[in-house]
Amino acid sequence: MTRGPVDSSKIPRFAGPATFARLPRLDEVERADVTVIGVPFDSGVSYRPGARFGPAAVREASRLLRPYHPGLDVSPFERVQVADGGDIACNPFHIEEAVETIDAAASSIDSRLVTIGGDHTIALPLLRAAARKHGPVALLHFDAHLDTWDTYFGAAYTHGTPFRRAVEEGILDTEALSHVGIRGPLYGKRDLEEDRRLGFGIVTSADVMRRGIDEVVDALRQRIGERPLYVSVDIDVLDPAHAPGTGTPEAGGMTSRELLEILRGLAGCNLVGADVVEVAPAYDHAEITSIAASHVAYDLVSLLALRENK
Ligand SMILES: N=C(N)NCCCC(=O)O
Ligand SMILES: [Zn+2]
Ligand SMILES: [Zn+2]
Repeated sequence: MTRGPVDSSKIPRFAGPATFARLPRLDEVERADVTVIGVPFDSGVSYRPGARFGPAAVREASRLLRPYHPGLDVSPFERVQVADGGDIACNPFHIEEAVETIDAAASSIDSRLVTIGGDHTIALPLLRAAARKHGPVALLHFDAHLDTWDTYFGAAYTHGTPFRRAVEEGILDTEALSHVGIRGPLYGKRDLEEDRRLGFGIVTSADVMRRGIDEVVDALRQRIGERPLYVSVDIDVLDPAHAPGTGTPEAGGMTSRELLEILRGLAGCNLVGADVVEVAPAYDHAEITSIAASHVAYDLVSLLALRENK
């Protein structure tokens, strides 16, 4: 028996504290198969700050989620125990220390993790923790940005650099690295050359439109195979029309429908962990961005639940 969310037909969904999807807290269950955890950290941003308030906004927006996922034909919270692990409290004045704290906290939780950010810096320690458990992981990275730049103002750990650091640290399986949704101006052509040299393949935002969901999913799945897979979703992969509440918005992005359909196409992959990052509620309107992020997190939880042998 799992302990599921608060029943919204008995207690109004707008009442009570906002855990993710109104699920029990991790300390209210004996153990969890999947833990949703927040990382309110945004000291690695290059433009608009505010993603430190992302976890709280996504939890608020998740009150309307319901327990059955028709697209994947799964009731994730019945199939496995899902719980909300609260927030990882990390030092906002010291990025390196925060990275260590996130790594240690993620490593200490004995379940699969779906992490709500926070800026994209946090993907590095989360990947370290995933690789410690599973070995070098395949990476599927949804983002407008490459995030394989080297340094900003001499700083190595920022939201524009996590995936270069991860390749350097040997925690990624360089045979299976993909960016999806890339678009917008770069510093130079070299950005793309260096990204390719690190091992990444790119499906641009325009490719998604031109090639269509099914062809993109087929290509991604071929690259991933049965490898342990980590999925990192920067909410700015969505067009600013679908996700205005983010720190470095770029025109010409994917729709939330396209993103959710590609995620559903991953059913059966060996997903070991995932994050949704870069939700900055101060720039949001009518919870557009945090609602999209809560649905993305729900799909990631559902994919993890499907994969558990139950
Ligand atoms: N990871 C995000 N969202 N953005 C990276 C942008 C880095 C830059 O300002 O060049
Ligand atoms: Zn981005
Ligand atoms: Zn990013």
